[in-house]
Amino acid sequence: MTTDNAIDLRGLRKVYRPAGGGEAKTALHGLDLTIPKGSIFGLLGPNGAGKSTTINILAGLVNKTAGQVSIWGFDQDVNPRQSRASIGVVPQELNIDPFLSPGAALEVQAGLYAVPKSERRTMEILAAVGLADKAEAYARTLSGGMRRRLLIAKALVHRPPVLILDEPTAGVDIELRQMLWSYVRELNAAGTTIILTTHYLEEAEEMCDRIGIIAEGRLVASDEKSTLLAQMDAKTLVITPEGEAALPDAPEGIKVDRREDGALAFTYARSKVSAEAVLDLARENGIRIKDVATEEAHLEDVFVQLTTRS
Ligand SMILES: Nc1ncnc2c1ncn2[C@@H]1O[C@H](COP(=O)(O)OP(=O)(O)OP(=O)(O)O)[C@@H](O)[C@H]1O
Repeated sequence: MTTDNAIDLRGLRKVYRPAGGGEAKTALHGLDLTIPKGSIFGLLGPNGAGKSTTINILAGLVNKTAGQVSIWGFDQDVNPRQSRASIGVVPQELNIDPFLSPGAALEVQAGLYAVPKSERRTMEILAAVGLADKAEAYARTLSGGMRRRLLIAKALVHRPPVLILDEPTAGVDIELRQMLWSYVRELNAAGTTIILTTHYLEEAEEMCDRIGIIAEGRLVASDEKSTLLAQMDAKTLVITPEGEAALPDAPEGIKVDRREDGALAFTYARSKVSAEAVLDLARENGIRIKDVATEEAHLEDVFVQLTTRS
């Protein structure tokens, strides 16, 4: 089957039903999501939005309640083996087997994916993640950063065309982060589609070419980064005027509202309008500035905005 999408999710639903018969929890409400081949896709969302659920369904660790999951053109229900073989997942937790050296861990993983001995490339992968000299090391001697790299190596043994990294830089120092990202970029340049979840907007901004936002189990946005960031860079400059001030006619690109306390709120796109232009507008309209404050848009605000709009 050929398709331009690495991932295709249609009407994906997940309802968690506690074993004891407690209240059922709907984590995904019919999610539709496509991720084009070759992209570095950032899956963002507030806590509890459903990111882990989505990734765990892709990884085959959680069973969906309803919907279609297609990975690299393979329907998870029709071709479970091929769809699983098309994806590698780097989990959030730094769990590694304490009794296996990195080399042995990769061999075991290759065995799990039925990679024939002649096609294994344990040393090549270890070298790629900077662990060549640790191939025979005791697992317990590996630092946190080395463990993270070992987990990436494990996710790559079966050469999956899609690699998912779940919160890869949580608790990771800057140096490792840089190394991780440059390696992820290399993989992507060599053709691997990358999907990552992160809580850090700056990280998504730096790394991803496309971004999907999930809120409360629904996709509220999925677009090219540049398109989304244009919405995300709304900034508000709040001017408290000296005495009474009329609401000025705002030029295109600036929106003016009067707050309850009499302050004037100028909302604009930071990438297009300068704060200077906003202050000029106030002065031109004879507004004498008693106090001024700025309010940045947070990803959280964008979620709210997008959720209420949809
Ligand atoms: N095993 C489970 N049983 C019951 N409810 C669950 C289970 N796993 C997740 N949930 C619930 O499903 C919803 C989505 O959770 P999920 O972990 O997918 O969100 P998330 O976006 O990954 O959040 P975070 O950023 O905190 O990891 C949450 O309300 C969560 O409490």
